[in-house]
Amino acid sequence: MVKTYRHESLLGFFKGMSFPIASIAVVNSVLFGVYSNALLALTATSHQERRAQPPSYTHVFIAGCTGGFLQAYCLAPFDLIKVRLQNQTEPRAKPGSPPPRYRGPVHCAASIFQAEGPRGLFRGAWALTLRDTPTLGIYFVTYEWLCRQFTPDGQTPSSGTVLVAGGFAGITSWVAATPLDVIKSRMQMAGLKQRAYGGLLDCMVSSARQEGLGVFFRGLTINSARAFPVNAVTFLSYEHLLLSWG
Ligand SMILES: C[N+](C)(C)CCCC[C@H](N)C(=O)O
Repeated sequence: MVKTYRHESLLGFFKGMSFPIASIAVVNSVLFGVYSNALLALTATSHQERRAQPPSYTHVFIAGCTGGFLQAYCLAPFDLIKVRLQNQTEPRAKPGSPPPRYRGPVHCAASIFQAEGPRGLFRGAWALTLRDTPTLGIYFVTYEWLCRQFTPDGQTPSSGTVLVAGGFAGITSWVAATPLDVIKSRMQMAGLKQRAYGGLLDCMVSSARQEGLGVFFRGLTINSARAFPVNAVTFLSYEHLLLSWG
């Protein structure tokens, strides 16, 4: 934090923010929309009926994985741009210094498109899909399980329960997702650094050889601190919107 602040001032902490904000609405509607429709198809019960007839954890897991799989493709190009911009650590342009490689998200997308073609925008998408498919299954199972622990049978969970269950669901799924998250980000950066990995497995093996197994948990603490409030609010919004619009 101190280094980022010294080097890039407060603005350094907001690097690559506009694209995630634009994408988060789309990505979360795909995730939660697919999840709840998959659950509807699997259990033939609506969201409201599910309180009286709770779905099995297997169904929750399958629906979560389906949502995770489909949202990964919407997320891939946005996530790539975020990673590329966050890794650009030059200080704010001073007169006379060379301009940064990417001037912003749109310029970043256009440069990747020009240099690497349309497929370039999906660099690391496979790793992202592998990261998100099972871990979003875990996400919804953890949320459902925690809600059921603190809610009497047949009742709607309280806002407090939803916040806590959502927060822990976020942390649990990030714990499971971090090893592949590290690999995914490295593969997304590889196109830029001309550092070619022979694929996902090669990236895993060479990262572990060079930096030890700890590399697979890099960033987990800060990510968990972020995940708790973010996912608490995400689930609270989801539950409230379904109650008021369902
Ligand atoms: C599956 N994985 C752990 C990657 C994300 C799960 C939580 C998703 C949420 N939008 C967030 O950003 O925290």
